[in-house]
Amino acid sequence: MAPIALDTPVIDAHPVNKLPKGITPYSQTPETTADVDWAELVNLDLSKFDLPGGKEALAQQLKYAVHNVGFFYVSDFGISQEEVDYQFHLSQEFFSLPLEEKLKYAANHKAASYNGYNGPHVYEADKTEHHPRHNIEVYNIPKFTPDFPAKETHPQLIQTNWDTIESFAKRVHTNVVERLMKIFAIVLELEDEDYFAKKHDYEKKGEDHMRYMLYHSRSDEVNKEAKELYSTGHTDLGSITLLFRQPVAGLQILSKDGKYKWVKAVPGTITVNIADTLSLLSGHYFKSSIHRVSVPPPDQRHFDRHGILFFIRPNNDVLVEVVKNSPLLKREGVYETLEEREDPLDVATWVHERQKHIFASGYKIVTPGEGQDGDERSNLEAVIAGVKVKYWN
Ligand SMILES: O=C(O)CCC(=O)C(=O)O
Ligand SMILES: [Fe+2]
Repeated sequence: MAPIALDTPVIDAHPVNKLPKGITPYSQTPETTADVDWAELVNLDLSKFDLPGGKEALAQQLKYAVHNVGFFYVSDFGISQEEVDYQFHLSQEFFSLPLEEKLKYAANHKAASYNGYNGPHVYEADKTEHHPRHNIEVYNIPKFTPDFPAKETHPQLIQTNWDTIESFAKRVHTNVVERLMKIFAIVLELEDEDYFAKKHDYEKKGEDHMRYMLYHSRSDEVNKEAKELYSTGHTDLGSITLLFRQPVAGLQILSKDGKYKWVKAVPGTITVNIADTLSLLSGHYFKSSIHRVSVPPPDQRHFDRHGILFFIRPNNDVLVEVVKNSPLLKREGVYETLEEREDPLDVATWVHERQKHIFASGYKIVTPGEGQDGDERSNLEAVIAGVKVKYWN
């Protein structure tokens, strides 16, 4: 057993409310006191979902945000803060492993795979330019299904805590992803409330992943050189992204007036954003929001910034095609604006091609271009598998 795992206790599967005593608790950083422009986002209380009329009320509440904003919060999703903090603890432990140990689990970028460890040295080994502004480390864990490499292929720390991570990831799927998928179908007034949920069947093969993510604090000099950004403006490629957050501010959303607003990490919530594939399935009615990560405000920029993220995608065999027979999309005239694709595109191909493009243009994407905040990076526009993709400052 690797030394790091010795002080990381094994905990039971389904550990609701019985996490082990004596673990180093994950300590939250203090909130920023900086006067930043926060975005106002709706919060869906998911405990209302099963009440009579509950999911319909939630759909009503979400209607404006899915079309106009693309970001919202969910709360009361049946996973305790203690469990979330334990995931932050594991993330912290993982990134403190020696670099040689982490590199043993490096993602296979050549196969356009993003599962496993990603960090500056992985890109360097990949012969992509390495630069001190690159301060992000990531460990991506795919779905806990037989389609993906078994527990034994992960570092000892992850193996030791496998059941807990699996239980956490699966409950995020059942309690949050499945409910949101039903709410999206209700928003579109679909006859089949399970239309999107069926396309996100946990047991079927799909490229969803859970991510431990760490942004290392950087020097003022490097921050300046990177135009005060940790990542540039982009949309995510999947269906939705779920972000369990700590209070180190950084995430920003491009609002309609062309200015970025900060997205607060509200205690007890998950921040959710809609991504490209769900937008495509809705004929662009659902907004894939443009967002980026800024260097934190002055009182927080010396902290490392951790996140636990879930990148949700439809199953690999799902076709990237617009949902038919939505009364809402009909009323809104969405069907009239659509251009028919000649060849069908499945999610597996779309995700693979898009991921390949991201690896191939890596440093161009993360390096701010000329122009104002929120300007389109026209030199980075691409058509991937017949779909237009863009990046922003
Ligand atoms: O770290 C964050 O707050 C957002 C990360 C993000 O946008 C991404 O990884 O796609
Ligand atoms: Fe993102």
